[in-house]
Amino acid sequence: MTMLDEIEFRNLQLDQHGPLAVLTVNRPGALNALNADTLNEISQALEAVIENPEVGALIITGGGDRAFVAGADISELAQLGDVYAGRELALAGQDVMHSVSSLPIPVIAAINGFALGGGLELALACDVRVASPRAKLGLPEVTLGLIPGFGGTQRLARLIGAGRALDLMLTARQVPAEEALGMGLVNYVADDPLQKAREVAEGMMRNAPIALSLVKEAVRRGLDTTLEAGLEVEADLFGLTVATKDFREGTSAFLAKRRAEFQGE
Ligand SMILES: C/C=C/C(=O)SCCNC(=O)CCNC(=O)[C@H](O)C(C)(C)COP(=O)(O)OP(=O)(O)OC[C@H]1O[C@@H](n2cnc3c(N)ncnc32)[C@H](O)[C@@H]1OP(=O)(O)O
Repeated sequence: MTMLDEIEFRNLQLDQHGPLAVLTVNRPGALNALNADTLNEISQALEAVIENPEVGALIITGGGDRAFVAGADISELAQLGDVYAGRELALAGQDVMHSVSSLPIPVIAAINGFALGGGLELALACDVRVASPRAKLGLPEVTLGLIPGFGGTQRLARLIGAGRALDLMLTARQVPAEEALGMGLVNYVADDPLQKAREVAEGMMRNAPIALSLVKEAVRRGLDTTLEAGLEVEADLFGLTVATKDFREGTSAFLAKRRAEFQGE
């Protein structure tokens, strides 16, 4: 099995610290903007993470000290020539964000600065967001004559409600971290967002891995359907957890007043 640190990327760094993987989008000269190469590399990195059974959580962050990701690369966007090229670019970006959101392990965004446009869309595809106090978040695409295209119109409205999402998208304003916390756009504000993300990931990884992945699946599938159908999904996935060894271990450990040791089986 390849250690994640051994894979070479041009615009990313992928590190592994035991069960924790950290993906750093690393184009600080362009505030980590997502060009086509970087999107492709993120897909490759996610595949490597999925194929490594030792990895129990992923953190995504930005290189340098100014930005998480300042959006899709505007110099590449400016080259888009026709309707079809625009649609293809949006679909390609959406595909990457979908791969992030459907990873079977917890994914945490450590937002160390600007998270704008495609950068906020990347953070929205993560399960939990930790922001530095100086982070600025927004979807400013309308200032460029565009609309968000990597999932922002859909995921932002689902996360914070259509009214707040429309305010952010129509004004294009950059929301400071504390305000983002108040509207549920981020979960935590911390001076060292990477360190806080590590602590959150480590806490999550103490829980049963299959249950973590099924919680994600239940929420994701439930958001796309009616309450009735979502409850059915929940009952089915709850049923699956009862067939796991981790369920036996978790309940036995509770009753024996000891700490559970989950194997992910
Ligand atoms: C489907 C998805 C669509 C999208 O995501 S559309 C893009 C949405 N994002 C944006 O509109 C944000 C664009 N960036 C900015 O507005 C500004 O940057 C900031 C407010 C984030 C920071 O401003 P300041 O402190 O003055 O820095 P600076 O000189 O503008 O940026 C440093 C270097 O980074 C490059 N850069 C920043 N964002 C992008 C980007 N999104 N695409 C390509 N390059 C970017 C700049 O050009 C510059 O580079 P150089 O030093 O060579 O002049």
